[in-house]
Amino acid sequence: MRIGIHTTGAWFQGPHFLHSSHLRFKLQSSVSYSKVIPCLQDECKDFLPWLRRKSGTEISSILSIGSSVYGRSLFASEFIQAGDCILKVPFNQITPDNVLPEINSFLGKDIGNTARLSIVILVEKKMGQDSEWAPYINSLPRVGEMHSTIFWTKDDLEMVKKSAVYQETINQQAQIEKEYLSVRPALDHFPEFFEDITLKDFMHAHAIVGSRAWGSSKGLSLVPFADFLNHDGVSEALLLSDEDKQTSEVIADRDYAPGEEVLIRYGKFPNATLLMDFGFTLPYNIYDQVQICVSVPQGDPLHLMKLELLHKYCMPTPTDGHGLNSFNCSFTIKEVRSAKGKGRGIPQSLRACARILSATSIQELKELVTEAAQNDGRLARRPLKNRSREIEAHKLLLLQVFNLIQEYGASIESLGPTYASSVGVLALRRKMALDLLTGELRVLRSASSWLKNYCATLSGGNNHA
Ligand SMILES: C[S@@+](CC[C@H](N)C(=O)[O-])C[C@H]1O[C@@H](n2cnc3c(N)ncnc32)[C@H](O)[C@@H]1O
Repeated sequence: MRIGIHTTGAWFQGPHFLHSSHLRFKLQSSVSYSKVIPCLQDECKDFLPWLRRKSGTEISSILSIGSSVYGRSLFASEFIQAGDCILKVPFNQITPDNVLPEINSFLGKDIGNTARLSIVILVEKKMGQDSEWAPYINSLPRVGEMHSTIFWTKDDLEMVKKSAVYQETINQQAQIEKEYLSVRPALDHFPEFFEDITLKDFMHAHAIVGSRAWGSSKGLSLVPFADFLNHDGVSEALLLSDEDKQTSEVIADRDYAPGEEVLIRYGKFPNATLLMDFGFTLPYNIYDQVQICVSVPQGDPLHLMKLELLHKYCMPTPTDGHGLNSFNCSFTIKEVRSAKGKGRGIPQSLRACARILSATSIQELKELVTEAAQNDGRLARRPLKNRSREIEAHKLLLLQVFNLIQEYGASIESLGPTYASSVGVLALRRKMALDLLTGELRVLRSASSWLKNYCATLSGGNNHA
């Protein structure tokens, strides 16, 4: 997995950095400097020596554990130059294979890696100070500190009802509950570990895996220390995992002064993913995206023929599970960077779908089938020869986007009066809901501008890409 590095400079701003009891924790470096690394937890100073002993391999780092506005974080503990390896840790540290063999023998083969790793966390937690991973397990966030949408109340979720996050969270909650019910009989054999474990505990462990584990040769791995790095979506620096050497490395993409916070990029994630999997959002996320649902209206005189064609030729897998009698597909659109450019961000498959949906005669649909056969076999991927029909198809999309823009606008507005005076957790979640909705609205507006420009260009008689 590759992730990037960046700094926010938050180190110089956050109020807790002025705390007098901050520890300075410097690793493998003889360079001295005057800044104090803001570490609020006493155990920080023992963490890396412990991890080195525990893993039996060298862990090299010129990063120090501290605290930032994002929680625990890593900071440059000496001058760093772009290209320096700033962290090298053994990977595959805590994996699904760590499930105790006696527990494993009761788990079905269909139990996935996330559930297995969650069970490992629950056991280690239960063991308390006897756990060989205690310093790490104790550092993991507690239930009230996690804000992934699976922990949101029904009222909280209402704030993001317009976004796909709403339904996906409900599906995710149901999925975790299903997993819990399928592992519960196995857990019941080990009351010493799981007697008082509830769905809520399982969900918590599940969320820890979702927000901290990396994909690895073992399926998933928790990599203590590397997982203290926070995320910056625009960072280009990467973390590389070397399967041969069994190490994960972070390479700096720029220079750092001592004390600067080092951020990496977890992935090119939209706020929807950051919110559901990690429990945070970015105020401006270049990877934001929106789901657009498309269906064939029941009243359409060509309903059946369109359904047949859509099922036969096109589109992502239908999302409604109602078989051939309906077509209900979800398409992901991304921000279209330029209203006059190529329109990258609006999938060709969605535009093809719009061409089929807007057809008004059997003849038109037959011509599309013939054209597909004469070309690459894909239906309606080329602009319709009849310009006004091509414009109509895109106006259909434009109307849908326009309606969504109105609905998002109303949702955002409703977050004002209803939630403006909220404090604590609700205020935080409201802010995240706003980040999510405004990002998705921005994507919709960009799509709208592009579609308008496309239609205007065609109306003006110019050829458009
Ligand atoms: C892999 S952990 C990073 C270390 C974490 N801060 C800690 O205290 O252990 C991922 C979690 O850090 C927090 N986080 C990471 N990047 C963030 C960001 N850019 N903004 C807000 N929170 C962030 C979120 O709580 C996320 O679930």
